[in-house]
Amino acid sequence: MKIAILGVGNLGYSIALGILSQDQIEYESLYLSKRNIESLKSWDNIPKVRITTDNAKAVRNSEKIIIAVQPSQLNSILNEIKEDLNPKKHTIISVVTGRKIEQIAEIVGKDIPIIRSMPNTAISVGQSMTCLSANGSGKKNIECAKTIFNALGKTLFIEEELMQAATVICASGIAFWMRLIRATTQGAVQLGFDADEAQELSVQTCLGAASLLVKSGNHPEKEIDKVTTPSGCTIEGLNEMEHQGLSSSLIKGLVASFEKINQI
Ligand SMILES: NC(=O)C1=CN([C@@H]2O[C@H](COP(=O)(O)OP(=O)(O)OC[C@H]3O[C@@H](n4cnc5c(N)ncnc54)[C@H](OP(=O)(O)O)[C@@H]3O)[C@@H](O)[C@H]2O)C=CC1
Ligand SMILES: O=C(O)[C@@H]1CCC=N1
Repeated sequence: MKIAILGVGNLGYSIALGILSQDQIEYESLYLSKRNIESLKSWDNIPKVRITTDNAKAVRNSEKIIIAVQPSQLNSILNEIKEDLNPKKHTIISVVTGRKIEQIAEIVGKDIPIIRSMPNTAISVGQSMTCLSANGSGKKNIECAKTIFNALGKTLFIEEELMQAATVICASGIAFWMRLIRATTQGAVQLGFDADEAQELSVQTCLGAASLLVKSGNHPEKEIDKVTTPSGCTIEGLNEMEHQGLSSSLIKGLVASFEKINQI
């Protein structure tokens, strides 16, 4: 596979890190493109990696074109590369929030295979949850996207209408879970642990909770039932959190985030 990432910012960089640190994606070359390449200088000596400011050159030398720029930057980059795109050679994989496949096709043409994807920054450590959708010709090429993203976490193919919701749950979700981990860490410090210990306790417990669900397939409430001793401290804490609106505030936050995407 010849891969290009156009727009190596927070997410593009995470995708590149993920690709470079695994051995399941057999890439012949990895072009990394941004306007200011100073931050990528240290990657210049990595075998098969090419750093450039020339998006068209990256496209000409690649097959799978991952576009990871801000939504407001998308149209100009598509206009810059459209003459170099060939439907028999290229597949566009956009990670751009809130931009539909048909909006991309309007600029590059309907024949170009287009896959819209929504990974998260945990892709850098091979633990992304990535949702995928595609146009007609994109669906024929979907295996290439699955090869990339399955090597870097899990994938789910979804209807494009659900992509905004997937963005909130999976991509923004990393920030939401970080804040929950930070809050439990702060609680642990208040209860007597030093900051490093507090974070270790919080992170490992979070990982343990997620692993229980992954391994068992159980509903969270079933695992909660195993922890909440009658009249015990867990149910006391849990009920106080709910009295203070824990679930309600999380759901309201997700809905606010979802409503914002429609304005981007
Ligand atoms: N961050 C996240 O967790 C997630 C982000 N997304 C989506 O991914 C996209 C990127 O987000 P994020 O990485 O956070 O944004 P960043 O602003 O960090 O990255 C965008 C990058 O694009 C580069 N860029 C801008 N214009 C061009 C151009 N014409 N040619 C080449 N490179 C260009 C910029 O670098 P320079 O200025 O040097 O060119 C910048 O590094 C967005 O659409 C976002 O909504 C989706 C899921 C998760
Ligand atoms: O906050 C944002 O708009 C982008 C999309 C999901 C993660 N970051």
